Amino acid sequence: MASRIEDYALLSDTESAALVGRDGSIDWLTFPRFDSPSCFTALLGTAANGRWLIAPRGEVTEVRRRYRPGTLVLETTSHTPDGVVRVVDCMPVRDQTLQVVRRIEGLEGRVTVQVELVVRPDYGSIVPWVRRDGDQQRFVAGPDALVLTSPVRLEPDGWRHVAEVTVAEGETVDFELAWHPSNEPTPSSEDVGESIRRTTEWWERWSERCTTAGRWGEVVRSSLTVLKGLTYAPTGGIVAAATTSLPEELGGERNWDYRYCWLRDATFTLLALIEGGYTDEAVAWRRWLLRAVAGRPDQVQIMYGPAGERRLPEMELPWLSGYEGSTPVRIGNAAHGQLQIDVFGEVLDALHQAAAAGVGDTDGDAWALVRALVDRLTEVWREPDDGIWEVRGERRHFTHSKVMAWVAFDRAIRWAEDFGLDGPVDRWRALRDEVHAEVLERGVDRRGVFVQSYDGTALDASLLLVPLVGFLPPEDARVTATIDAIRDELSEDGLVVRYRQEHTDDGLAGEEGVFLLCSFWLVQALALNGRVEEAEALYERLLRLRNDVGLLAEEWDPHEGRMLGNFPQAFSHIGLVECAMLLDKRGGTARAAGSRER
Ligand SMILES: OC[C@H]1O[C@H](O[C@H]2O[C@H](CO)[C@@H](O)[C@H](O)[C@H]2O)[C@H](O)[C@@H](O)[C@@H]1O
Repeated sequence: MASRIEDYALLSDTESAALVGRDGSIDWLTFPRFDSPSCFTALLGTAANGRWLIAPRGEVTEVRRRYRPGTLVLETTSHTPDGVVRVVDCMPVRDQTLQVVRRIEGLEGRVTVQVELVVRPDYGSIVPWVRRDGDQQRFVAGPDALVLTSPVRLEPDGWRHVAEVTVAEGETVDFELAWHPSNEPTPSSEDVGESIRRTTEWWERWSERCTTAGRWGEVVRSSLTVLKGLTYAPTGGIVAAATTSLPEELGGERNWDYRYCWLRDATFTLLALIEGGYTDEAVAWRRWLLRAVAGRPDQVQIMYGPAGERRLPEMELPWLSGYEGSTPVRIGNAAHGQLQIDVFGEVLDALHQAAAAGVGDTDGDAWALVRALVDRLTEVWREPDDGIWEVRGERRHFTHSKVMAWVAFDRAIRWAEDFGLDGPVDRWRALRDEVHAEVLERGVDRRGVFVQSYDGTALDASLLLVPLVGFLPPEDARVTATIDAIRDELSEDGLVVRYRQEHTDDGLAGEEGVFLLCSFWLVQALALNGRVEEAEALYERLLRLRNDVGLLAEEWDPHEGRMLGNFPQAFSHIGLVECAMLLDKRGGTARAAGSRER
């Protein structure tokens, strides 16, 4: 059985990713990209679907983990009655070879360590051919070839390859697992110690560029490292999470593939990176965006593949039993064909903030994109849509979508004004006023609370964004009433759910946990609303939900006290970063609402 979600740590080479459990098992690995078919998939099935275990044999009395500071180089230290060993794991940031490297270091006594390797390409479905050649073992299946290089000889044992090795204090034992296209020659292996050293230095140099200080400087830096780990370096695209189908409800069907670039998630990530001083990543993402959405405005999608691919067909993998029995396991994501009007506002807001921060040109392609998006929005903003939560029920006039349509018109107007560009600004102003008036008339109920969809009564946590995007001043009575209603009626144990399933037809069975980003939005809304102490208390509580290496999944199960959903998820780490920056700036003083508040 897979570990609990919070027991995993992320490895990334900024092109693909792996999850390592506290038990020393890599249960998820995709090569050559985040969205490639995985070659270790025990996470979503059993050990027979592929994994790589390195752990002490027998009793382990204590396990401690940490990333080397500022890096995604993981150290897992296991204490046993016979002594202490440390396993250092990382994915070297690529120059030539795609690899996972693992080094066992003997720290005390003599510890016998077991190694179990099950390579199962194509999402745990294919048993590869295995060939031995000296200190290398080669696993080949279809397009994939993996080569294990190690002084330790693994022997076949049924469906797996196994070995035991005894490591004494001061000794090291190395393993390198490299991937290459099976039609190409095997790449030469590298010195594992050198790979770990170079990878550590690469991440340290990256982290040193962070300009964030403040009370929560360390946790912000750690979350920015995770966001960098979810960035697809060759194109600048940013994936929403490293995994597919980690369930929003244990045993349920709410299992989705997040290894793609949502414009929404990626724009939030971009803003967090800019705030952290990472303008290179912002420039790369902006270029990715311009390429991805290039073409006819009515063909703009809400999400793309890491290189800007448009076809992301959703399918189920019936041979996988799912994380703790949560089926179906899905790859691809049907949300790519949805209409989500909020995306226009998120993209235009992010582009405007990036431009204001000096990231990229303000005219040329960027201005052409702004105009094209506003033209398209002008055509569609009056239509019902699928909304920020990508519901699979009937389309509706989601209030949040209309608020974000207002944001889109507003930022386009500001763009023209701030950068002295010509455009149909008067028409955009009229549309901005029209949508504002309509939202206040149909998106607010008799209590003065913003509601999920026009003329309805259901609450929705996305409406915490009303003051954050500057739609109304943070001290407006309707904002205060909405914050209170969400805090009191849309929360479990003080943490916020997106909406109540019983009031929202999302087209799916079952329920889900609390959505961590929404709880971070509550922190921000409270702080803007002048309730800084309450905001800080909630923020500190959310920080305590991070796992031992600082990672957050999409959701939290307040009843079971465990993480739910894909992992680690950019949304949650973005929320963590944005809150720290806002709380640091606030310290109790209100700033006039304007561009996205932070
Ligand atoms: O709840 C149903 C939907 O769940 C996923 O969407 C969520 O994740 C996205 C990526 O982080 C995020 O952009 C969106 O706001 C979330 O609701 C899933 O990807 C959808 O296919 C599904 O309908």
